[in-house]
Amino acid sequence: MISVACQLKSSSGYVLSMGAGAARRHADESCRTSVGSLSVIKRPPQPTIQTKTALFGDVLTAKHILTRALLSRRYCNGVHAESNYTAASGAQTHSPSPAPVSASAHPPAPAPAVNSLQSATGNTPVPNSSPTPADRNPVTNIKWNESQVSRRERERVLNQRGCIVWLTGLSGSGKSTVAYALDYALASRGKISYVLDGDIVRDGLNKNLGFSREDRAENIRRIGEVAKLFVDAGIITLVSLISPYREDRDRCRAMFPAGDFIEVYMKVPLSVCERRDAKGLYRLARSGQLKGFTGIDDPYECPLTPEITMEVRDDWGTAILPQEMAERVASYLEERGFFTAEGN
Ligand SMILES: Nc1ncnc2c1ncn2[C@@H]1O[C@H](COP(=O)(O)OS(=O)(=O)O)[C@@H](OP(=O)(O)O)[C@H]1O
Ligand SMILES: Nc1ncnc2c1ncn2[C@@H]1O[C@H](COP(=O)(O)OP(=O)(O)O)[C@@H](O)[C@H]1O
Repeated sequence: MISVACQLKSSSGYVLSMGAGAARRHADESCRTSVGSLSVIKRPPQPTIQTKTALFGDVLTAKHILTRALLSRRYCNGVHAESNYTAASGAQTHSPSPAPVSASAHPPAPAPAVNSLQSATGNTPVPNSSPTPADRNPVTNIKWNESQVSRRERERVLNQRGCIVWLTGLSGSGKSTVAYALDYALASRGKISYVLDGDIVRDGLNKNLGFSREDRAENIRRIGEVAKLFVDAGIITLVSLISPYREDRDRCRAMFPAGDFIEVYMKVPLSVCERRDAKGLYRLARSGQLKGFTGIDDPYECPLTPEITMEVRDDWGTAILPQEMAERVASYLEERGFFTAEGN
């Protein structure tokens, strides 16, 4: 694999000293070689994956490669002097014969606060929303490393805007069904989403949590934090959780810019959910074998001003299918510009 930093080490300003055309050709070659090593490109035809591959190909233009080269060069004075920045993986790899590194080498200088990819592309720089090194937590001494790829850059790659669709409602109200129908509807439009479902997350990340007030709050807090990372990655993140307490939901809402948190209230009467009883839990709760079940002997606080309210029947009394509910949310997202990188 050709490494951009290798080319730079041969003489300072090597790439810059080339004519623009030569530099572009040179970078294009690096790009092609590096991108060609990505296994995803070799996959058999899959419409969505192919679209994404093409997008990645577009994004890794010569300008971007050059920008990365410049950033790598910046680091050549410190501990990264012997590191090669591989354009395709973005990973740091060590060269076979590393240059001597000072024992007191410090981490590389912080990346510029304004995303350099955007500067290089001539677009208006957008501040990277990631915390800067100044955000070191004085208590835990944990410090964030700052990505050189901002949320905006990722959104350009995906041609969409990240956001969170938060489905809340009683057990059996259709949260998971609608979330997965929406996931499918979005994929059909070439948009990347991901479902964070209560049952699934509780089977892994949150398997140590039960259904006490505190555990539900912690469940929601963690999923909110995970969702925040997904949104930062540009993904349309679909959360399906009972999330029965307004305070917990609103705390998550407050973690996102206005407009990026879309609360969908599954306004399905308890009687309907209980009649569905897809998991048999209402029956257990009614018989007293399951304690603290939401809607039976545990509270559910409905949203006061949700962005979207889903009811089981429309104004004419016709039952609404989950796919129709999903389409309604998809239309909402499209109208608000989440299906393009630039938005409305
Ligand atoms: N006591 C009690 N109350 C409510 N729900 C219970 C309970 N015990 C188990 N389950 C099952 O757990 C699923 C809800 O998990 P959530 O993570 O969405 O709950 S919460 O948001 O933390 O309240 C929920 O899934 P859904 O039916 O999909 O909502 C139930 O299957
Ligand atoms: N719009 C709908 N109309 C009729 N039945 C539905 C609808 N949405 C979901 N269901 C059914 O209701 C049951 C519970 O749905 P589910 O998505 O598991 O709810 P939740 O995730 O809120 O617990 C399932 O059997 C599902 O097929």
